[in-house]
Amino acid sequence: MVSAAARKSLLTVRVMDLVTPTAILPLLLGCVGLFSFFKLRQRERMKAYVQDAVVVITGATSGLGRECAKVFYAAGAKLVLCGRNREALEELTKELAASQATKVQTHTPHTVTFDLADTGTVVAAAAEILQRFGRVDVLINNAGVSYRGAILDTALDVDQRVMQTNYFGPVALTKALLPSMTARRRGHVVAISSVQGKISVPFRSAYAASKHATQAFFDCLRAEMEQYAVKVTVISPGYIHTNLSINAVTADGSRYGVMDKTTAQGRMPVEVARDVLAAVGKKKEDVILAGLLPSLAIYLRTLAPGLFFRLMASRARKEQKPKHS
Ligand SMILES: NC(=O)C1=CN([C@@H]2O[C@H](COP(=O)(O)OP(=O)(O)OC[C@H]3O[C@@H](n4cnc5c(N)ncnc54)[C@H](OP(=O)(O)O)[C@@H]3O)[C@@H](O)[C@H]2O)C=CC1
Ligand SMILES: CCCCCCCCCCCCCCCC(=O)OCC(=O)COP(=O)(O)O
Repeated sequence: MVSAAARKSLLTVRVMDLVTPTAILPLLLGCVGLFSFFKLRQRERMKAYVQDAVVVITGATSGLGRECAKVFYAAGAKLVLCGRNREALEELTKELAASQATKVQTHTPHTVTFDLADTGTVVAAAAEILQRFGRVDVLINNAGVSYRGAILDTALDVDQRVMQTNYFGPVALTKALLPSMTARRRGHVVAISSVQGKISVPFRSAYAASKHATQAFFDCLRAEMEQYAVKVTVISPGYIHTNLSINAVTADGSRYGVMDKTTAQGRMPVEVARDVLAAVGKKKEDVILAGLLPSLAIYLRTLAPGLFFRLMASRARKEQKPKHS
């Protein structure tokens, strides 16, 4: 004698036997199809966003900025390449023109030279860009300088120089271009910050301070620009294999001139540039492009600040320059 409950469960098993193999495959295929469709649509939208867009890149003469120039050029952007070194910008322009043709229509870049530490030249450069193109679709504030030194040894004018290049310069350029964006209710401002905009490590005071200020300013800007449909993206990379450490300023204002091991072992700038293009295309708000340890350090700073500070103090003791040991 089979009970009613047993009969019911037997029936359920038989029905499941029939339904499972026949329904799961189409369901799975449907999901994959839907996922592929959305991915494809997102890629098309990303392409359209950059194609023919006027994209201003600061610090295009070297490292990440140079690679950003290459990936945005290949994506069909109308580039405005900025830096202090005119020859380096012209050389890059030639290199881009000679690069292999992509499927999209490319445009000959325009170059503008100015020093971010000289606000007058920054404002003049913004006016020149607007006069020539009438608009800026994407501004990538990439240029920057790092620093190595102990606070006790560092002259105030070194702090001011780093702050001027990494913070006040980009702020001045952004402010000069912003009204043209709000008027069109269109535009995108990108700030290349650093993991050091989220955590501070010893002997990087001026650099970390400038990047924390960058994060704060552009976070405020994002909120204020929402009503004008102007997007703001802050990107915080970890170490990248560039000339950043070589070009860093030291406590007395001289050039550090050394390729640090951490920099040499950093990510390839072309990979980071591709991530920057993707972040812009996806209109991301805040992106951390770093490995596990720096990412964990960011969480540790928020969740267990005491422990983080002890770790940094121990690091400072170990790295202490002989002068103050
Ligand atoms: N490399 C790394 O490990 C990391 C870098 N970053 C950030 O990435 C950005 C790019 O740096 P990266 O490519 O690594 O370093 P590089 O030293 O290779 O490039 C720095 C660029 O900034 C420009 N620049 C520096 N000072 C000025 C100035 N006063 N006025 C105008 N342009 C200036 C330089 O142009 P020129 O000297 O020719 O005028 C150069 O093109 C920086 O903001 C940096 O903080 C963030 C995280 C990690
Ligand atoms: C739960 C376990 C957590 C373990 C956390 C341990 C803390 C380890 C400290 C890691 C510090 C990472 C610093 C990363 C710095 C960085 O990526 O900076 C990027 C730059 O901008 C590089 O500039 P620089 O001039 O300093 O070369």
